[in-house]
Amino acid sequence: MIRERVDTGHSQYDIVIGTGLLAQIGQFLQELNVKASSRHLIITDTNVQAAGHLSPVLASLQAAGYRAEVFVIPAGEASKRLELAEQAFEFAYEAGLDRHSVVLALGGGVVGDFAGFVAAAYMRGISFVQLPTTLLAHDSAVGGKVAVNLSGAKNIIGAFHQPLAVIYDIAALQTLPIGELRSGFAEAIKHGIILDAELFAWMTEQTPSILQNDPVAMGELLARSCRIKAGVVSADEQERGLRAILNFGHTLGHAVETLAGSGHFRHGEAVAIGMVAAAELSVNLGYCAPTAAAEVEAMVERAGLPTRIPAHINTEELIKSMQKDKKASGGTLTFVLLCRIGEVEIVKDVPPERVREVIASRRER
Ligand SMILES: NC(=O)c1ccc[n+]([C@@H]2O[C@H](COP(=O)([O-])OP(=O)(O)OC[C@H]3O[C@@H](n4cnc5c(N)ncnc54)[C@H](O)[C@@H]3O)[C@@H](O)[C@H]2O)c1
Ligand SMILES: O=C(O)C(=O)C[C@@H](O)[C@H](O)[C@H](O)COP(=O)(O)O
Ligand SMILES: [Zn+2]
Repeated sequence: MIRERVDTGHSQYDIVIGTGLLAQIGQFLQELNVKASSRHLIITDTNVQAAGHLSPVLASLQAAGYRAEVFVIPAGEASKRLELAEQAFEFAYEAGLDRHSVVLALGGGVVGDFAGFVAAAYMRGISFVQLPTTLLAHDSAVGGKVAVNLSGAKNIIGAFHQPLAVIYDIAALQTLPIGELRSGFAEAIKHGIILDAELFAWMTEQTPSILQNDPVAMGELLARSCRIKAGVVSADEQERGLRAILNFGHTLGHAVETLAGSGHFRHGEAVAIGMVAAAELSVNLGYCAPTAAAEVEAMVERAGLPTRIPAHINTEELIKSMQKDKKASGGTLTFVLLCRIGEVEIVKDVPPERVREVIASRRER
């Protein structure tokens, strides 16, 4: 079992990574002093339930004397919306959840963001525990960004609400489809690019083992990638400065994800396109050598992720969407640019013309 600590100053918690942990959730809750006298709520999605990951959690809670209700959301990004959150609030209230209740987010980033948002708002905030079941969720489960979407924009309605713990059962990843594995790999690649050239080199070598879902490679990948995320969040919980580097690839990535249309790109796929474009922009603006951008593109291709922007997405719509990004102010464009593998810089006021050039160059051929 591996433990990493997040310490933001006012919030401290552990990320526990191991095998078979979903069957031990009851004991973890006891260690966290979660009260058995209150009712608790598991939020999961239809695929995670069908893959068999809910049953061990329920059995473990029951064995430890906990009573939990289950709220199942449809799998997919479309579930990150306010109307569904309202249904979850009603469900929680009817089930009698109180301020000592805990929400258990069992699933990938969609469940984590949604359930965390429900926990952040219910009775002005109750505790929640992240039980990640995707590779991508090494990123989403750590750091307390919880949110739902507006129809045309990602994560606009949300909060910073740190979990009580992140309990990561590597065995749960065994049922993950390859496309989801690749998508999650994109965020790990991002962590290497922004802060850890050695991790990036290791991922380059280990790509086949990672894509074969080898538990040893996966354990190391999760531990190293979570350590990077935990370090950044501990230093700057509310994105006053440094934390924005975690958004590398997301300025264009979020715009592409939203404008491509529902279900077209997974989050990590859109981020992959965004990372390659941000690297090209960095070369054009003189921030890095062409070899560094070529390394980013080669890694993204090795992971089997997309690198190009589909023809049906309009350039001006992309620019408009990026001007309303959470990192932007006053309608200007902010990008996280590459200096070299392992080092990035947050750059404000990037001229839209230079971004249009890169969009044109990164179009699907
Ligand atoms: N809060 C953050 O800091 C943060 C960071 C990165 C991404 N995100 C968000 O995370 C979301 C993407 O997360 P994701 O890629 O995990 O998506 P997801 O939660 O939709 O999971 C991907 C798919 O895999 C299925 N699934 C999950 N676990 C499974 C398992 N073990 N076996 C089989 N199927 C399983 C899900 O039902 C879904 O169909 C996006 O909404 C993104 O914006 C948030
Ligand atoms: O934790 C962060 O900070 C991140 O930026 C991680 C991103 O991978 C993630 O997609 C996050 O949800 C994006 O945040 P947003 O504030 O741009 O919505
Ligand atoms: Zn992301």
